[in-house]
Amino acid sequence: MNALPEDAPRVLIVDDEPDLCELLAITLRGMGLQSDSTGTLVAARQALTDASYRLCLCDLRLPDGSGLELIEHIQRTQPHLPVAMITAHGDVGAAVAAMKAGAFDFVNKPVNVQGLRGLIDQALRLSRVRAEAGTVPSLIGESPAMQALRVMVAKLARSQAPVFIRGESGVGKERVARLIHAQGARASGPFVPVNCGAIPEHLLESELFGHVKGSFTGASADREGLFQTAAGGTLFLDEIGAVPPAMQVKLLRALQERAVRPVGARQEIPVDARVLSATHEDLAALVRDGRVRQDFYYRINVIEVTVPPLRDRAQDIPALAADLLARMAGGERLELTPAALTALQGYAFPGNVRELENILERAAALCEGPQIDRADLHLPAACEYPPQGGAGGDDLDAELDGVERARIVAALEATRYNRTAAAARLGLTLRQLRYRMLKLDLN
Ligand SMILES: Nc1ncnc2c1ncn2[C@@H]1O[C@H](COP(=O)(O)OP(=O)(O)OP(=O)(O)O)[C@@H](O)[C@H]1O
Repeated sequence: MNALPEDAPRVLIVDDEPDLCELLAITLRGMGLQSDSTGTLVAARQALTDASYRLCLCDLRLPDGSGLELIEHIQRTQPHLPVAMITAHGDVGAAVAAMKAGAFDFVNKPVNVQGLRGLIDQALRLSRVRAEAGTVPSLIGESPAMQALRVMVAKLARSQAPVFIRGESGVGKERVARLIHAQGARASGPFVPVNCGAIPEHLLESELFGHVKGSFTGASADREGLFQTAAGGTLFLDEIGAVPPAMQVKLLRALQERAVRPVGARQEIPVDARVLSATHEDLAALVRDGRVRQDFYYRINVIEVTVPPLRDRAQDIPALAADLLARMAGGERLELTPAALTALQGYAFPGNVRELENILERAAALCEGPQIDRADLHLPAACEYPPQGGAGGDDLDAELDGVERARIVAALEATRYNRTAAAARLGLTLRQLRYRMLKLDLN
């Protein structure tokens, strides 16, 4: 066998079964990668300080402890090093625990060489993709919640774990999913969004897994499913709560085995797609109601991300509006008057960013000239908290009172009038909130 170049990427194998280590080393070598094998946690920690690795493959059970400890150690000391956990076949709990601890992915034992190759490819691609990031659509907004979300997205992009994205309608869940895809190792593969609620129940299985010719009336040719379309990329299952329980069992199996069986086919075919899911519904409540199976919930919800409603981050509205207007104006300059902006910041946005987009689109079509004024917005009165006592923009005090009032009312509504919680949201003490409410005559 030819010697590998000295700068060939190096992989650390941590497993106490010599046969498995050898199989892994041979597979890696076949891919042009060097490897070192260690059998204990202590030896693995030492190896990590002695050499520089691009990937670590680690068994869950080691003679001197759990592989989860090594994942945590790597998270602390080398957060960019991907770790894949080797777990016993069918041990869902171990795979989930590993990914929650920060593992990039997991490998089922006995190790399937083809699957292992796919995983190694993904891990090595990660560092390359990160260098090319920048052209990716971003998440606009500088509120603390958006800043935290961006950090979370970057972290999740480094992993292959299933992520569940929750948030009201139109908050940007799909945009978050696209970003996780675009910043990760699968960026050059497809991103396939599927609205599970829009596909009739009896067609869902064939849409997702494909079918073979003649498997049901109308199946006139073999057809691949969306899992296969998403191969090498990401499958985004939106409105996951709409998947019927019988189908949840099949999806669960597909996630665990990384294989699907097309309708009417005898055999499963391996698929390599990362699955992200979302819903605007309360998934935990759906589990309580029996609409979502506990085991399915547990598997897709390995990591949960929440996108907060727009009314809780009114400070993002100016930047979002500017970005949306720039996108829709097509070169023309369009801007909001201060009064229009104040009105938007006081509006409750039940339809979130999508509603902001619609409001601005309509206003852009209706306004005359380059400025959108408050009247052009046609905000539904029920959700608006207009500035009191001033003709928007002329009187600074009145305008500022209007902004303050709108923020306080929105925080109170969002917390069901719990003043302590509303004060916390606004970064005020309860006393400060009471004082301001009194001043604004909000009791
Ligand atoms: N932070 C953001 N920055 C820029 N644009 C955003 C942001 N959040 C959402 N958008 C835009 O708002 C619109 C709605 O977002 P998206 O479709 O991601 O929402 P969603 O939560 O998936 O909606 P639904 O619940 O209806 O599926 C899209 O056009 C998206 O690009």
